[in-house]
Amino acid sequence: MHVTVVGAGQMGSGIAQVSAMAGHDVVVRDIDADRVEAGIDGIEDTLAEGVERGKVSESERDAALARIDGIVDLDDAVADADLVVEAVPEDMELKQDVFTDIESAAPADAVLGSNTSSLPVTELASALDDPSRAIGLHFFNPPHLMNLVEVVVAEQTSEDIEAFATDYVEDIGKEAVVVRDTPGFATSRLGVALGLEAARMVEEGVASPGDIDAGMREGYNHPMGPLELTDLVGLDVRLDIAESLRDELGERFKPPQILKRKVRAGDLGKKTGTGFYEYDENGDKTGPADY
Ligand SMILES: NC(=O)c1ccc[n+]([C@@H]2O[C@H](COP(=O)([O-])OP(=O)(O)OC[C@H]3O[C@@H](n4cnc5c(N)ncnc54)[C@H](O)[C@@H]3O)[C@@H](O)[C@H]2O)c1
Repeated sequence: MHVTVVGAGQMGSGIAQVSAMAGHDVVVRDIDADRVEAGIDGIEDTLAEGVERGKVSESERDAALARIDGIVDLDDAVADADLVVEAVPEDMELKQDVFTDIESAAPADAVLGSNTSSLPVTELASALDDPSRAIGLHFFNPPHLMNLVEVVVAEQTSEDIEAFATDYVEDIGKEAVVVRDTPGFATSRLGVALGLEAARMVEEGVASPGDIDAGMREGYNHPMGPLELTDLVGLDVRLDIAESLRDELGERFKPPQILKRKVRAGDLGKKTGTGFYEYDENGDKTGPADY
């Protein structure tokens, strides 16, 4: 199958890599040659690490790289595509423009996937002449390590396209969960709910962040506690999602004061060195932060 990925950033290059590793012919497209090259360089680096760690053989790496082509011209990039996945920045207007440009250049039966993590796929699809060919393919970061892809079914998505998308996800060795297009899909909605409640518990003095996280790790077998995860994702990112889920789904997603206060203070988690925990310059946790 021919897969074109539009947007060769963090996610797009990863989606290109996992598609090529599964044997598909892949084209990577971005707005200029430097960005296309940077995306392909990133794939080379990740595959080199895979070889070093013994996860990928040299011949698998070489075969995957040989299947990836970088093309800047959109018409050429999508000319043979069976599936186009857009992974451009999270902006509805931009994504709708990109989707309509792809629709007019790609074969009429090409499936149009979006890697949006939060925008309504139904609204994105509504820009198309044939919205039934659109579907959300929500990969997780980094795509080569994360097993899950949420297949987000828009109001207009046809059953054939849904079946095509789940087959593609399984074919690249990942687990598909099929989700109706609703705010936060399945994963963000549940993940954010847990993170917000954990933050409220810190605020109410129920337990320390360390004990709340240990409770979920040791008692529920979560690989990471909800506050550690909030620090990793970024408190600002979590606050934005909580506010948009509150608008859509109601007061149960009301962000706690502690989250707002920390974001206002610039304590955004691991990336700034302070969130619910403190981190050293290597990003290693050094202890709890003030709260
Ligand atoms: N980063 C994450 O953890 C993550 C996880 C899941 C989903 N997502 C979603 O994936 C999408 C991309 O995120 P990212 O983190 O890879 O962003 P990124 O900024 O790393 O990459 C975006 C790329 O799109 C390119 N681009 C912009 N306009 C373009 C156009 N018109 N045509 C082609 N390329 C264009 C940019 O040059 C850039 O290389 C977003 O919708 C985001 O919400 C991100």
